[in-house]
Order: sequence, then C-alpha cells, then structure tokens
Amino acid sequence: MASPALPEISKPKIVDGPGGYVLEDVPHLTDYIPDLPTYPNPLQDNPAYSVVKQYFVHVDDSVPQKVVVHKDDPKGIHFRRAGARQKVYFHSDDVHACIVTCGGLCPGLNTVVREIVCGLHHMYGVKKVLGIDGGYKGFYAKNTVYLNPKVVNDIHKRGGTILGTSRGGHDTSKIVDSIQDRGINQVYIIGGDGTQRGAALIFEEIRRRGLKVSVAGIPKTIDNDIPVIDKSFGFDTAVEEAQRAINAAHVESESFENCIGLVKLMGRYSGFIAMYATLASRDVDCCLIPESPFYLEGPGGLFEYIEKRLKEDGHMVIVIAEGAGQELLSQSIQSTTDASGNKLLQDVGLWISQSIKDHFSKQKMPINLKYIDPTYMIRAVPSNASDNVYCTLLAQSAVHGAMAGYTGFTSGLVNGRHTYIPFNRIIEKQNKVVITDRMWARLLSSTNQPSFLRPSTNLLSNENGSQKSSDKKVTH
Ligand SMILES: Nc1ncnc2c1ncn2[C@@H]1O[C@H](COP(=O)(O)OP(=O)(O)OP(=O)(O)O)[C@@H](O)[C@H]1O
Ligand SMILES: O=P(O)(O)OC[C@H]1O[C@](O)(CO)[C@@H](O)[C@@H]1O
Ligand SMILES: [Mg+2]
Repeated sequence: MASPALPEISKPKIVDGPGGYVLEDVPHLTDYIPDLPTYPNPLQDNPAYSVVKQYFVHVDDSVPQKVVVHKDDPKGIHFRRAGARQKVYFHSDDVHACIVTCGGLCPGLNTVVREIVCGLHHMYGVKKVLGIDGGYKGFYAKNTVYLNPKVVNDIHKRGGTILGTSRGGHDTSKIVDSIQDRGINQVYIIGGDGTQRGAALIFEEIRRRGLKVSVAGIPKTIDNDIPVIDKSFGFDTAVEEAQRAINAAHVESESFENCIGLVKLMGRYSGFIAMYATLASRDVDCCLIPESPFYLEGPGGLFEYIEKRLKEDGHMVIVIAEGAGQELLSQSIQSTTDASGNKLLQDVGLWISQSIKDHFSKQKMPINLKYIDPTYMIRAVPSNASDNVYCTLLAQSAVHGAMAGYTGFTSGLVNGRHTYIPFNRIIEKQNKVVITDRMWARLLSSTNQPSFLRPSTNLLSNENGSQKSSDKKVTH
C-alpha cells in the first residue's frame, strides 16, 4: 500500500482517577478546534426515545476492560461508554457523512451500512450520506452514491456490501484531500485490522489539517482478530455457516469405510472460526489452527492419531484453519502478499489431503478422504438475527459518537457494553487464540486430539505472538 509521509501522531488520552482508575479516552474535535458550538441533541424531541428514562449517556460513564477482579485490585483500564449525548457538535443540516467498507467480506456489512444511514436520518435528521464505492481507493478513484433509508431499506438481507470493497489503495493524503474537497465532516469506516490502521492515519491527517471531521471505525472481520472487543460482527454467522460444511464432512465420513472428512475454514493468522466451529459441532475429531503448531509423523503426530481414530471408529472429521501448519508447507515457494500487504497463504487443505493420502498409501492402509473447502461461503452470507442486532447497535453507537464530536475511535463491544475505543488500542496487535487458555483446553477435551506439544515445547514462550497474558481476552 502507498505509505504517504506519516503525519505527527497524537498522544493517547489517558485520564487517571482514584483507586487506580484509568480511562483510555478517545479524541474529541475540541481537542484541536476550541470553542466549537454545541446544539441540543435532536433525540430529546424524538417520541420514540422520550419514553426512555435516562436515554442520554452520562458524560462520565465508562466500561471496565477487566471484569474479573480481586478485592484489592486497582480499578484498571476503562473505555468511554457509547451512546447518545445531551449535546451534539453538529447541526443536522450541516452534516455531510460518508461510509466506506474495506477488506474482505463479512456477514453484516450491509446491516452496518443500513443502520448508519437510518440512524443518521431517523435519529438526527441527517440527509446527506455518501457511499464510497470500492474501499479506500474509492475516495479518489471511483464513483460515489448518495444513500438514504429507501435505498438501504432491504440491504441487510443480502450478503456482501452494496458499496463494494477492496484491498490496497490506501493513500492517506489523497483520501483526506477527497474528504476535504467534498466537504465531508463525518467519516464512517467499516473494516478489519488493516482498515482500522488506515482509519487511524486518516484521523491523524485530518487532525493535522485542523478539519472539523469526525472519524469513526466499525470493526469488521470474520477472523475475530481485532483485540479489545468481545467479538467482531459476522463472526457468529460465519461459525454457524461453517457448521454446514462440518456436517457434510461428518455425513460423508460416516458413510464410507475408513473415511476422513476434511474441512478447511478461513483464519489467516487466528483460528477462532475453526475453534468455535469445532466446539459447536461436537463431530470434529481434530482441529488445527495457526496458533497451535502440529506435526505429522511419529509418536503424538497427526498420522498416528488418524490411524487410531480410523481403527476405533472407522471415520473421523478434521477441521483445519487456512493459516495452520504453513511452516510445514514447502519453503521453496516464494511467499507473496496481497494488495494490502497480507501474506498470501499456500493451500494447506490440499497439502494436508495429499500428505494424508500419501502416508496411508505407503502404510498400505486404504482410506477415503473427502475434502470440503467452503472458504468464501461462510462469509458471503447475510448476517444472522443476533449479528443483525449487534451490527445495528455498533452502527448507532458510531453515529452517536460522531454527532457528539468524538473522533479517532472504533465502536466496540467490551464486556457486553458498547464503548468507544481509541484507534491505538485497536491497531496495536492482533487477537489470537491463546492455547494456554481454558477455551483451547475445552477444545482439546472435546476432540480428544493430541496437543502436538513435544516435551521440549515451552508453553509460555508459545503464548501466541503479540498477546500479553495480562491483557488477553477473558475466556469463560
Ligand atoms: N498499515 C496500514 N496503513 C494504512 N492502510 C492500511 C494498512 N493496512 C491495511 N490498510 C488498508 O486497509 C484496507 C483493508 O486492509 P486489509 O485488506 O488488510 O483488510 P482488513 O481491514 O484487515 O480486513 P480483513 O483482514 O478482515 O479482510 C486496504 O485498503 C489497505 O490498503
Ligand atoms: O481472498 P480474499 O478476499 O483476499 O480474502 C481472504 C481472507 O479474508 C479473510 O476472510 C479475512 O477477511 C481471511 O480469513 C482470508 O484469508
Ligand atoms: Mg485483516
């Protein structure tokens, strides 16, 4: 991707309070544009909301990052609670918003687009909402389309994104030039970790130019690799859809002698989809993810386990995440990247199928192997009911935040509460399955697969890349 001259980075807003209370706050337009006028929130006259006692969020409301605590613990890190504020920093008639979707597809993208448009329109009377076509590059190289509640009315029932999406093409200066030239003052950016990194650069450049423009991110990824938040929208839908492939693999494997049903699922660097799909199904005998290295040959290896399962049961199901075992694949093939700089992976599903077939053919043990690769099918579907509600709340939170003058934030769920999280916390690392956590232990106990840990493996040093144990996600 293009890397324009880096703008000066703003300092994180950390507010300390008594008892070890820390608020990791998000930027506000008034941080760099003093004396901005405020307006009463139009929601106070909205009949739908007037019945709600305390509809407006208290200015001091915050949500703790850690909810399991001991009595002497400091209060710890908090994030600003999302929601409507009594005062807003934009007059409805002056708002010119835009929405862009970037990165891979994810169930619920259209719902988020719909609810930003409808939220702005119905709650705040905002009429000018521009859809940017085809991801970041759409700001400067593509067409735009005006969106209104009528245009987006039915889109949540469709998979994909009506706006189109892309990888690569992030050019901060050109994007901000386009925002400035068009007179846009609220930017809603829906996308994964890469997208949020791009959004952080856009925010910094806007701040550097002193523009009254709020930048709000909505985290999207079926991989669930965005840190801090409970989970990303569309993840549940993707896991549900993956069940269909696993069920098929199970039916196939039960119907043939010595049959292995093998399913490859998405998950480039994080194995959450494979782990949750396995835990949900209960038909899976082995789940392989990028965070848990495995090996094929010898005692404790995959081949030994397959042989045991086939001899005992006559069939088995294996789920493999696309990023698993990449280190075992041929090193001779040069690794390439996509337009966004993400590593393009080799097909571990085909490789492992062939390796298993070759091994058992050498052993003179006849096997059947049915390989199912539902890759894009799990993310090209519309979001399920609960993801739809989740997307609605994320979108509405983003709208409330931007109207209230907050900027440089991602709208995210933390311990079941909607919050505004500063970009620096969202982009500092990737969320990964922690194989020393209870959830992975539950998986191992449900599949009975080997842990593939050689006696020499140091579990602590294997605690998955960038994730510090002190701030890893809580598993239940
Ligand atoms: N470090 C970065 N700085 C600026 N822009 C970036 C950065 N990383 C990615 N982008 C831009 O963000 C957009 C999406 O990035 P990417 O293709 O990595 O997908 P993503 O948002 O991580 O979503 P997912 O991985 O779930 O598909 C691309 O247009 C890319 O150019
Ligand atoms: O082929 P594409 O569209 O680049 O997307 C593939 C990648 O997108 C993801 O679904 C993340 O959005 C990864 O799991 C996968 O590796
Ligand atoms: Mg990504």
